[in-house]
Formats: sequence, structure tokens, C-alpha cells
Amino acid sequence: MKNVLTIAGSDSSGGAGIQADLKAFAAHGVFGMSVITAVTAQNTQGVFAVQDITPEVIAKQIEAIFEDIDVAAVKIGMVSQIETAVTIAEGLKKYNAKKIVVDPVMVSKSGFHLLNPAAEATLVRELLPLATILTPNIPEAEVITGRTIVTLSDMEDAARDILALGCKNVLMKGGHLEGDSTDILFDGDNFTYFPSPRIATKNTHGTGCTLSSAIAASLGRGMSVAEAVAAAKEYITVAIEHALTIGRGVGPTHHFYSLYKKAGMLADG
Ligand SMILES: Nc1ncnc2c1ncn2[C@@H]1O[C@H](COP(=O)(O)OP(=O)(O)O)[C@@H](O)[C@H]1O
Ligand SMILES: Cc1ncc(COP(=O)(O)O)c(N)n1
Repeated sequence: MKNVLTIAGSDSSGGAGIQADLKAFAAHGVFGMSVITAVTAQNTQGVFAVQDITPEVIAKQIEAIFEDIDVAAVKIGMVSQIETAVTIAEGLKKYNAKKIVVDPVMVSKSGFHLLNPAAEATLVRELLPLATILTPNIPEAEVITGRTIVTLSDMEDAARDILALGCKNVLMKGGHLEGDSTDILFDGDNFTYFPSPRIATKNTHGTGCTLSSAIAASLGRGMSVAEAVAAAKEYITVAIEHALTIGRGVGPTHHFYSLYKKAGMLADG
């Protein structure tokens, strides 16, 4: 089995962050490992407290994993502070980590700044150039590029700008657009569109975390970037179609729908 690492924040309600990442890894048949960057007190309605993990303990978690275990791919999610981003970049460079998916998490769906705005430039400078693929949503791409993004053509322009900052591929996620939820992959030469009809649900907690982890898992298993994105888009679409009404707010996606269906473990068959 391939070993895949998530470097991200903990979501106590289990729908996003480290918890979503490990579930997505498990659903993809890879062995999941975690470096926790922050602990959030969070549920489907909001984020109520954050404890950042110290740079020393983040560095030690990275060291403990890479000194002992082969890491086939890495996903980076919530990094919260300047020192967090710097520590992660140093660690991944030291161990020459490959196949890195960077989800530039900034603001939660409930409106909480998971990345200190003062650390945005550091994230872009330190982590973006390490990315095999960067997976911004529209608001994140707007922060990174300074552009206003409304149309698919705006998404393409922003993707060009972001690639020029040093990542190898960029997947512009369309969850925040009107109409279809079309993601656009840019590899520096070609744009590939991954459209899906917008699913009418309020339960989209953790969609970005789940998508980026699914990409990392498939990269770790040896797929190309385009293959990994195609597989991840199919996976997240099913996970959103069967999202769970848990809690009173924005519920989580269903990481195991297809597997449970095959195993006859769904109440509705
Ligand atoms: N309502 C929806 N229907 C179908 N796909 C969606 C919907 N919302 C988000 N997605 C998909 O979920 C993935 C995550 O996108 P997005 O929600 O934009 O990211 P984030 O969680 O980072 O804000 C993308 O593949 C996007 O197209
Ligand atoms: C710890 C943590 N990390 C990331 C997210 C983003 O979630 P989403 O994928 O819904 O944007 C979150 N809400 N909490």
C-alpha cells in the first residue's frame, strides 16, 4: 500500500481538515498519515477556537514521518501562521518530498479566517512553488492574483497568473461560481475542463479538503495529474450528491458512499 501524508488542521466535527483527508485517503486505498498544524473547535455552524501547533512540534511530526516511512504523496491544507508555512516548506525541502498537493485554505465556509491574512504572502512564497498542483477555490484565487473572477475565462486568466508564481499545475475550483460547478486544470500548456452540474445541497463542508486529498491519494498511487484530477472530481461529485445531514449547519460530504453501497452497508441499499 502507498503511504500518503496530510499536513493540515483538525476539524473537531470531522467533515473537513485532517479528518476529511484521512477519510478520503482510506476511501482511495492508501495508508493515511497526518501532521497536525492547528486544532480547531469547529462544527457545521462555525469555527469557535483555534490552537496553533508550535513550529517545533510541526517540524518534529514531519521528521518522525519522513525519517521512518516512505511518503508517496503529500497534501497541505490549513497552515494558519507565517511560521507554520515556513516550517512546512523547510521540512518538505529537507526530505525532498514529491507529489505535493497544496490546497491554499484561507477562509472556512462559515467565514472564519483559518489562514492569518498576514500569512497569505508567505503561503504563496514558501508553499506554492513546492506544489505539483495548487487547488484554489475562487475567493482564494482572487486573493492570490488580485483579480476578480466571475467567468470561466476569468478562471483561465487567474490560472495563468498562478502558474507563473511557480506551481506545476493549478486546478481552479468552480464551487463558488454561479451555474455548473466547473473546475479547470491548467498545466502551463493546456486547459482541461471538469464540469459537473451544480448539486442542490447546503452540505458542502469539507469539499475542498476532500478533493485535494483524493488528488494526493491518486498521485501517490501513480496516476498522472490529469488522471488524478478526473478521478477526484468523480469522487467528490458522488460525495456531495450523498452529503450527510449531520448537525444544524453545513453538513459534511459522504466519503464512503460508493464503497458502502458495494458492501451493502447503506440503509437505503
Ligand atoms: N454544489 C456543488 N455541486 C457540485 N460540485 C460542487 C458543488 N460545490 C462544490 N463542488 C465541487 O467541490 C469541489 C470543491 O470546490 P469548492 O467548493 O469550490 O472548494 P472549497 O471547498 O475549497 O471552497 C470542486 O470540485 C467543486 O466543483
Ligand atoms: C481544519 C479545517 N481545514 C480546512 C477547512 C476548510 O473546509 P472547506 O473544505 O469546507 O473549505 C476547515 N473548515 N477546517
